[in-house]
Amino acid sequence: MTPQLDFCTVSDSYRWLEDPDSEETKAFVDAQNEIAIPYLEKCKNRQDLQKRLKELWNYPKYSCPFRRGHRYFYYLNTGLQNQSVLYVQESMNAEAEVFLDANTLSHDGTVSLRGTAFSEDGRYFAYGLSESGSDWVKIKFMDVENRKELPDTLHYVKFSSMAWTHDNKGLFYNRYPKLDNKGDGTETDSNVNQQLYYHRIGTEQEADPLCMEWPSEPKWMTGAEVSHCGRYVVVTVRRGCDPVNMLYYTDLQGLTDGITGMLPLVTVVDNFDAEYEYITNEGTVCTFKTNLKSPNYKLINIDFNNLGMDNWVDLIPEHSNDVLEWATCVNGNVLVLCYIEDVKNAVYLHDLETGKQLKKLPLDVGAVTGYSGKKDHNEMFYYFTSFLTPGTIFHYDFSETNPVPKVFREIETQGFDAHQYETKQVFFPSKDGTKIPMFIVHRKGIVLDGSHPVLMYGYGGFNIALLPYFSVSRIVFMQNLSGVFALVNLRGGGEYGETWHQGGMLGNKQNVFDDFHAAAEHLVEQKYTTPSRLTIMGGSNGGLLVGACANQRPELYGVVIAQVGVMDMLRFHKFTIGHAWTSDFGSSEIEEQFKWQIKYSPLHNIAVPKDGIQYPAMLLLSGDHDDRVVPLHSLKYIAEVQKVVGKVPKQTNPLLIRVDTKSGHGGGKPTAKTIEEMAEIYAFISENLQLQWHE
Ligand SMILES: O=C([C@@H]1CC(F)(F)CN1C(=O)CCN1C(=O)c2ccccc2C1=O)N1CCCC1
Repeated sequence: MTPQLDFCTVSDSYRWLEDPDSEETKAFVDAQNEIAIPYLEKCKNRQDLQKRLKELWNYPKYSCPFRRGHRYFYYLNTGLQNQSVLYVQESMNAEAEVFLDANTLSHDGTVSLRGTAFSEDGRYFAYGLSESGSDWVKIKFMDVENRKELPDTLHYVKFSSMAWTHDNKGLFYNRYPKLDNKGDGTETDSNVNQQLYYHRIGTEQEADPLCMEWPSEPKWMTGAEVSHCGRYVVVTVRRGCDPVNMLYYTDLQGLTDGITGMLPLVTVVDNFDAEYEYITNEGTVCTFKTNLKSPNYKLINIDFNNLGMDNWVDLIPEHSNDVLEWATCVNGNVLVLCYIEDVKNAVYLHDLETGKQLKKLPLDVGAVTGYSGKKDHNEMFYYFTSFLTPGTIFHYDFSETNPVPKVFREIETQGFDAHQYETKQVFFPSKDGTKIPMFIVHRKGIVLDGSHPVLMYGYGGFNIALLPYFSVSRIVFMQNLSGVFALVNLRGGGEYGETWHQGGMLGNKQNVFDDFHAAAEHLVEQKYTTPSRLTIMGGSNGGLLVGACANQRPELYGVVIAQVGVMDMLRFHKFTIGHAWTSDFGSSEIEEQFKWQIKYSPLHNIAVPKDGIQYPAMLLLSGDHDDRVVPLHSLKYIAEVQKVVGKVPKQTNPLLIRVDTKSGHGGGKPTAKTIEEMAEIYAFISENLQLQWHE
C-alpha cells in the first residue's frame, strides 16, 4: 500500500478535460475552436501570409541519396506535396522511379512514413505508417525487386527498433500489449510494458517469438540493433528520456535453432550510469559512443571476449569543450565524427583502428542534418543547412585519389535573397551569470531603435540542441513582416553536453526560464525590440517553456505561441509516454520533486498580474491525435487562464486555443496542415502586434 502522499491540496478544477471522449470535453473543444478559427481567419495579413508561405514553401526538398543493396534511393518533395516521395535508381545516373509515394495512402496526406529499414541484401523494405500524426505505427513490407506489398503487417507498434538479421529472414521490432482502447492516438492510456519481438517474413504477427520483456519494470524500453558484421544483436534498455541505458548482446552464432524466443543475453552493462550507443565492431571489439565520466561524450572500445571495465579502451577521448553529437563508420575503417562547437557542427574523419584524426571537413556556420553512408560503402553524403541556406548536399568519394567534399545538390528556394540578411551569434549572461548563446537573424542594415518585432524561440530540455536550420516561416517573418528571429540555446538542451542538460532539468528547471527571460531582456537592452513587440514561441517541452514564462513575467512578452505544450507538471506522467519524461521533470509522487514542479507548472501558476499589467496575447495549438503530449495539457491550461485572467477587465489581449483534427505532435504533418498552422500563428502575431505587410 503506497502511503497517501499529501504534500498540499492542489486544485484541479478542469480534471474533467482529461477525458477526450466525454461529451463535455468535445463541447469544450468545439466551443474554443468556434472562437479561435474565425478569429484567426480575420487576423491581419492572414491571406497574404497563406499566399506567401505557399509560394516560398514551393521548392524541391531532396534528402541525401542512400544506397541499399546495389540501388540508390532518395526522398523528394517537389514543393507542396503533403508527404515526400521515396524514389529509386538502379544506379547513380539511372532514371529515378517512384518507389513509395505516401501521398497515395490517404486523400489528405495524413498518413506518413515513420521508420524504415531495408534488409541487408536490399531485397525487402520494411516501413512504418503513422495515421494523423499519432506515435502508433503499422509496419508493412515490400519486395523491392517487384515493388509488391507483402501481406505481413505488424500492429501495436510504437517507439520501435527495426533491425533485420543478416540472413534477410526477418527483423526485430517493438510493440505494446493490445489494450481495449481505440489505439488510434486519441487515447491517453499510459504506454507501459513495451516488448521486443522478432518477425519472420511470410508469417503471421501472432507467431512472432517474444524476445524480451521486463514485466517487473513497466517503464523500461528495449532497443535492438544487429551489428555491422551480422553476428551480434546489440540490446539497449532505457528507463526514460535521459541519456543512459543498460547494454547487453546476443551472439546469433550461438542460436543453433535460430530466433525462437527470449534472447539469451550477455550482460555488458546492467546499470543506468551512462549511455552506450553502438557505432561499429571489428570482430569481438565493439566501438560505442558513451558519456561515461565524459559529459561531452567519447568513443570507447569494448572487447566482447573481455568485458570487464578495466579492459575498456578510449578510442576517441572526450573533448573539453565540444560535444560529440554523432559518430558512424564508413569506407571500412574511417570514423565520421560530428561535433557541436559553440552551437555549430564540425565534421572530422578519424582512423577506426588508431583513432587518429585524418581530416576536418570544410563547413560553413550551420548544421549537418542528414547523412548517408554505411561501413561497407566507399562514399558518403551529408546535408548541410543554416538559417539562410535551405540545404546543400555534399558527396565524398573515398575511392578518389585525394577525395574532397563535392556539392552534389544545392537546395534552392525562389524569391528569397539570402545576401540581404545576416546571422550573428551572441552570448548573454543569465540570472546566475551563466553565458547563454543566442542566434539573431535579420535583414542587413536594421537600426537598433527598439522598433522591431522579434520572434524568440527556445526549447530547453531533454538534451536536445537547437542548431541553425532553414525555416520558411521565419524567412517570411523577416522578409514580409520586417521581423527579427532569435534562437536561444537554453540550458536543459544538449548544446554543451550533459552538463548543459543537467543545468536545466529536475531541480534546475527554473534556470531554463531564467535563461529565456534574460534573453528577452538582452534583446530589449540591445534595442532590437520592446516587450510589447516580443513574441515567444515554443513547442512540446518548449510549450511548457513559454507557458511558464508567460506566468512568471507577463509584462516581458507581447505574444505567446505555445504548440503542443506540457502544462500540467503534476500529472504528465500518467498519460501515454509521459512517464519517460520524469528523467527531465521529476515526478509529483516524490515530495522533493513535487516541490520543484509546483513552483513552475504552467497550470498551477496562473494569477492576475499586479497593477495595470495583463497577460500577453496567447495562442495555444494542439491536435486531437497528439499522443506524445496529449491535448488535455493545453485544454486545462487555457481553461484556467480564461477563468482566472480572461474575465478581468484589463485583460484585453486574446487567450485562445486551436485544436486541429487528424493532427498529432508534429511528426509527419502534411504540408497543407503545416502551411495552415504557420499562417494562423503569424497572422495571430501580426494582429496582436499590428504588423505591416511588405511584399
Ligand atoms: O517527446 C518528448 C520527449 C523529448 C525527447 F526526449 F526528445 C523525445 N521524447 C519522447 O518522449 C520520446 C518518446 N520515445 C521514446 O521513448 C522512444 C524509444 C525508442 C524509440 C523512439 C522513442 C520515442 O519517440 N517530450 C514531449 C514533451 C516533453 C518531452
